[in-house]
Amino acid sequence: MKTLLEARGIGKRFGGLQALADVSLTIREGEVYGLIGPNGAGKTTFFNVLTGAYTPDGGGFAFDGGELPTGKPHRVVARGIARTFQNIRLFRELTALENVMAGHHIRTRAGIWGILIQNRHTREEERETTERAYELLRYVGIERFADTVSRHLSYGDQRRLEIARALATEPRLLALDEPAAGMNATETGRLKALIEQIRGDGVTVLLIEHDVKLVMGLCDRVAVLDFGRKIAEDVPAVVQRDEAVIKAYLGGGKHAH
Ligand SMILES: Nc1ncnc2c1ncn2[C@@H]1O[C@H](COP(=O)(O)OP(=O)(O)OP(=O)(O)O)[C@@H](O)[C@H]1O
Repeated sequence: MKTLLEARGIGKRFGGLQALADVSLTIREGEVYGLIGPNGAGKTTFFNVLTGAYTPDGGGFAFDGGELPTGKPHRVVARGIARTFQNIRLFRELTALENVMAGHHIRTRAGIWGILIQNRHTREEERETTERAYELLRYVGIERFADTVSRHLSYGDQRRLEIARALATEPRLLALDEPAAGMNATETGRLKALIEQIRGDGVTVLLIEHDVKLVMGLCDRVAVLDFGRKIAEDVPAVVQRDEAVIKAYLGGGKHAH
């Protein structure tokens, strides 16, 4: 399988704390790749460095055969990497449809400013954006809430909406930061089906998740971080039996929850 993302020697330090130390990993096109580890292991920091929210102190990323810019979130999205956040970050006062449309605007020629200018071309584009947004809401199963203000959606539906908004940027790689957090078993089961559908449609998925059952049932391969270092990377069945991994989960990390 073709390599889609390669992280080479990623380092990130916050003052005296080495949040990531020389992390290298390879994600193949079309797989669901899990990133797990105890609390404080560096998973979200890895997402933040990958998606340009933070600049790494060392190392770099190759994506789809080219170097990925660091510290530039918009360029990373434009290259085909979209993410969701551990703490949901929707436009709370906008409707579900408007949230998805906001995600799509990076792919339209006019962009967000085109809406203000509104010539014939931008109106046509706007119509297509609206149609596409409905399609994505249908895709994640919340079309009936298109006109609902997003803060009124249930927790599980807000997470699905975040995924729809991320998909609106037409990513090659979708990075999900704890998408099942706070979900009940039914919602988690539906989320698993949705992620499988996304992979089936050709989008590679990078997943941070604490729900071990979900990770083991869904991921093709898993990397484990502990105190900022990668201590294992393999198929779930092997990682689960890895001694260093078991030790990290039993004794290491911050274990805040
Ligand atoms: N902006 C920041 N400034 C200072 N320290 C930070 C910052 N972001 C993260 N850290 C620290 O870096 C370490 C790694 O944090 P990170 O959030 O990446 O871990 P995580 O594996 O995602 O944990 P969790 O599972 O709890 O979300 C932690 O010790 C955290 O306190």
